[in-house]
Amino acid sequence: MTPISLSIYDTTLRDGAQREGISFSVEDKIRIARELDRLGIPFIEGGWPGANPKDVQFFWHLKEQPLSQAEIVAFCFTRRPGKTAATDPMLQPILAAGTKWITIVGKSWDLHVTEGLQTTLDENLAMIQDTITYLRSHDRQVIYDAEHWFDGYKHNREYALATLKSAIAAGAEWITLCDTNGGTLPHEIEQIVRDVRNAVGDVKIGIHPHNDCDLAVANAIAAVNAGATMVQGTINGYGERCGNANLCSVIPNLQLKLGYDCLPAEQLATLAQVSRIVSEVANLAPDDHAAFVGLSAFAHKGGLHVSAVQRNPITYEHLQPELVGNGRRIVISEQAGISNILAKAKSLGFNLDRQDPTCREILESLKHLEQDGYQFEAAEASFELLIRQALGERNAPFEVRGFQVHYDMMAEAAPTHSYCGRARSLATVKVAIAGKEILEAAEGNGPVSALDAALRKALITVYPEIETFYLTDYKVRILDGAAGTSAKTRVLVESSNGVQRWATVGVSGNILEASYQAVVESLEYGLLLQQRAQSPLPSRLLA
Ligand SMILES: CC(=O)SCCNC(=O)CCNC(=O)[C@H](O)C(C)(C)COP(=O)(O)OP(=O)(O)OC[C@H]1O[C@@H](n2cnc3c(N)ncnc32)[C@H](O)[C@@H]1OP(=O)(O)O
Ligand SMILES: CC(=O)C(=O)O
Repeated sequence: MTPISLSIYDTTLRDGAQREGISFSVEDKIRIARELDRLGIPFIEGGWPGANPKDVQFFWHLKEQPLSQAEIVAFCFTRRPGKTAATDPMLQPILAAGTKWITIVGKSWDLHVTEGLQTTLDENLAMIQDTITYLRSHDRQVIYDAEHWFDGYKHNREYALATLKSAIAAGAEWITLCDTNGGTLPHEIEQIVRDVRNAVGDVKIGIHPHNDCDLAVANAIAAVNAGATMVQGTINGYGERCGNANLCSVIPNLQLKLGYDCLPAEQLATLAQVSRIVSEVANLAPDDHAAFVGLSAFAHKGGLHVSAVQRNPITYEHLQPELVGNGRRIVISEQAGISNILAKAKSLGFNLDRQDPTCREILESLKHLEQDGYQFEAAEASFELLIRQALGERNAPFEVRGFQVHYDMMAEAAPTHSYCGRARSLATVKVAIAGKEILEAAEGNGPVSALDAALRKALITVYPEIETFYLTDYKVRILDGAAGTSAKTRVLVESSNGVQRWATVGVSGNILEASYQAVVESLEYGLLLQQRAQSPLPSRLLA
């Protein structure tokens, strides 16, 4: 049987942009539109031309340089009460955007008509019909978004259906039922979509669920079960309030679990990448625990899980991660067993034998270090150095023979007569490279930056590649806050060389010492990556 095709409609650039904290530039919108186009999304709602200058520019740009396969859709509400569509200035930029498809949102709930629009129920029907008829007369294809459909239907079924019939009579090609307030439950969605299908006959139905009850994905699926063939949602579920239906979950559920056809399989295999790009462009931290596409979606931490997954992945995985562009990860922590160590070592290029006592030694030292406050889950570079140490494969490129840090804090008068601190730090380090000692000093805004600068200065003449290393994140966590200022501190440092990223960890009762450990390991690991790029295989070669 040929699978039923569903039309996926992405509204990341419109409803997604209504999420608090998101502000896309025109360039951001273009970048996301092109990613969605490559992903194979057939409808991309680009925004509301005329509502703001950015959206006008965005549509203008895409008119000049169109997408390769997706339809870009302009969004707008119905004409204002008491006007005609032809004379409502709001519709002119919509036509000027030059899209083949336009989505018009209109009122379904009588309360919104009388209280929100402050007009009559008949005038709202006329607004819907007139707006769509006008756009059709300009050769546009129309998707009608029935705002507050489910609430409207529950309050006044007859009127709600009359709004849909106006849209259909005017020539709307799709009727999208919106759960605008996100309060409807899946069994209600399913029932109401079936009712609508019976009431309006052979028109294509879409669903636009919001996530206020954390049910938007379930509601999208319920609507499809009842016959909807378009799903509107956003990448990562971004959207007004609690968001929209997350397409990164909707699509794999519909396609891989229920057998619908949403995207070509090769494009579905880029979904995780698109999710990460969109979060990057939105400047929001990716949700590592997101279903299907999150970094942890196929991460295995418990020793029992890892042991079983190594034997057969389906023991702890509901689907093959690669189908959605994700990958299996083995997490290293105190919850680990030998299987975690073997799997991790293998991914680093070391083929260890389960019976090798070194494996048990690595596991024991891991558990002791975690007991002391280290955490290797997010500091895989430090864990690799630990494995190398245990295997006698850690050839440290330098040795720190000592360091000192001076910290000066001077109060100075600010123009406002309040006082602000002016702090500078000076660090000196002594390192040895191949037996030769180097002494260097550097200043920094704080003690850690001074130490980092002094270390780099000492190493750079021998290892010029250090110039390309930079810190991308520096996180400090107090482990036993009750101990006050003597508390133990964990420092996590993330670094990059512009191509790769790595993370290292340090723990100490002294924040400077913890930072020192993490920074030194970070430099050592960066140099190791460089060396590996030149000669990729470790000396204990993979069999
Ligand atoms: C459910 C949804 O998410 S729909 C999309 C919502 N998205 C947005 O609102 C983001 C973009 N919006 C905007 O930039 C602005 O709100 C604009 C340009 C659309 C309108 O701005 P303004 O003219 O200043 O009006 P305002 O933002 O206060 O909106 C209320 C007006 O819209 C009217 N309105 C609301 N819904 C509709 C509708 N479906 N059809 C016609 N008019 C409507 C209201 O009656 C009110 O009109 P009035 O000012 O004549 O009383
Ligand atoms: C159209 C829309 O965004 C809504 O009703 O939620």
